[in-house]
Amino acid sequence: FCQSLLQTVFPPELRFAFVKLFNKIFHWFSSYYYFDITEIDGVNTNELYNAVQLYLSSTVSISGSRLSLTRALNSSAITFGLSNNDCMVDAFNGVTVLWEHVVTQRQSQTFSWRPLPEEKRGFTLRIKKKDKYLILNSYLDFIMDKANEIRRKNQDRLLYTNSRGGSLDSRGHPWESVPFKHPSTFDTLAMDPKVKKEIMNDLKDFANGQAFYQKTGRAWKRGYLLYGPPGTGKSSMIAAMANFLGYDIYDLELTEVHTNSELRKLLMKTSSKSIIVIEDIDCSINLTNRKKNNGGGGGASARTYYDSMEMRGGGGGVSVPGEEGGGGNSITLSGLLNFTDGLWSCCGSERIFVFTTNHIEKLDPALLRSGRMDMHIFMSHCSYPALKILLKNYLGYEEGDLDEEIGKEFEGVLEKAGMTPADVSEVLIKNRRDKGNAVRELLEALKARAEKNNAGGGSREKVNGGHDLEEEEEEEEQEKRALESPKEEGCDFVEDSCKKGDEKDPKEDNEIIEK
Ligand SMILES: Nc1ncnc2c1ncn2[C@@H]1O[C@H](COP(=O)(O)OP(=O)(O)OP(=O)(O)O)[C@@H](O)[C@H]1O
Ligand SMILES: [Mg+2]
Repeated sequence: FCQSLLQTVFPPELRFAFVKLFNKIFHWFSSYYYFDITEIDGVNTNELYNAVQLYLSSTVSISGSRLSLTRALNSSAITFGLSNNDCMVDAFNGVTVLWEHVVTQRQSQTFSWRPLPEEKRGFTLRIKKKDKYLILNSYLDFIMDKANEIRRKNQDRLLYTNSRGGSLDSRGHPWESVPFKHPSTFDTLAMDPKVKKEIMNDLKDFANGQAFYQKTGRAWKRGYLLYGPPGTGKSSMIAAMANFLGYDIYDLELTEVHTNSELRKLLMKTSSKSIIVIEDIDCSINLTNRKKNNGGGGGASARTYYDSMEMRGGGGGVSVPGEEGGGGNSITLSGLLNFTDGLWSCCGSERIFVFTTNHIEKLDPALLRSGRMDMHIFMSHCSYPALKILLKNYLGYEEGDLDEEIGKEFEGVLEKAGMTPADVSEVLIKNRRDKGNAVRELLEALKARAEKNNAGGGSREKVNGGHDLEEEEEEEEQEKRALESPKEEGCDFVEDSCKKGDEKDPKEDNEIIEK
């Protein structure tokens, strides 16, 4: 109405001046401040607009009767927000504010590099003048935090990879991401329930431990080392951890990282509330050159670790030229340890490092020292408690459903068979339409495997603990080396200090060692 009145009463050249004056007078007498948060700021998307939208969607005191419902791409939840030109009241620290969602038609398409939407959308925040200094900054910070939290809850996890090597995307990010849809959870994970519970509690304590880490002066991070034979659920465990905590996963491909400083950059670009994973750490980089340095002697590894620190020039993180010749991979163990442990590892917070390996005995002791990897978790061959979980998940067997006799048979044969949960689930999937048959077939398969292990005596697989025979290890090692790009002789600091004699006792079941 005001606009049409203005149009009829004033000539166009006076109209603008009058509106300006009117606004000035209005604001002079008004007891409120108004803040406009537009959807698009110039040509950039305004992050605050999206945050406010999400934040308001979580607030229940909606005064308007019409809400707009949205479901973002890859999101698993529906959010609601203010409809066009609707208002709502919110309170923060005892101060009441009013939000209005303002939608107007864009007058004419001005020139821009990318097409702008037809509508101009924005939120207007109204705060009493006397309250402005009380809350404005803290309120906006609160909204940003809350929005991030909601986004994380609504959206499926993200899985990041650095498979592109050192190259950056258009926004300068070294990580590529895809929605992380792995369905593995702690419920579906077959392992000793006691150990499982312990890990879950540990994760929960970690996630809720901000005050504790602050109080004790520790960086808010935790390291887990998962070890065990292939197919025992190490990767599934990582997915379960991410799903349990709602964290994103950064799957770090060490072979794609060329220098320590590149590794540091990758770390700096990870967000908090994330799990940083290095799979098969024993097959990565320098550790594969270990065999060539056999003469070094057992006690040398610690020294060589510090040697490598010196080589780096006191924390510069620059790889030594010519170290690996030909511009190959020149990450050093110290670079990796700095990554998990050093000052840079706390450039974000609430982060979990997970390393996996099939051969813990091949790892450098520097990696295993206390305080580095807080928990060592052994993923074992399928035990009876683990089998019960698989039977429940795949066939719907509840506790007590399984015939007692058959249960005992399973218990007797499982240990000797040394089958992995992956092997067991394979048999169960194949026969999942016929429960009885599935159990029978599994029992037969287990018996056959146990017999084979018995008859073989020195067969390729040892039953307990999953340590393969040396030839197999050697073979595997060769294979892994072949997969790597051909390299010159590498850093000499990583020694085969874990001699065969030092091998850990093979354990029968999942085991946890807290450091
Ligand atoms: N403990 C387990 N509980 C449930 N499923 C399992 C378990 N272990 C293995 N599986 C099944 O076997 C498959 C392979 O497991 P997974 O990839 O987690 O093994 P892994 O230990 O990471 O093996 P690798 O050392 O070869 O990487 C998974 O798809 C999963 O369904
Ligand atoms: Mg794996």
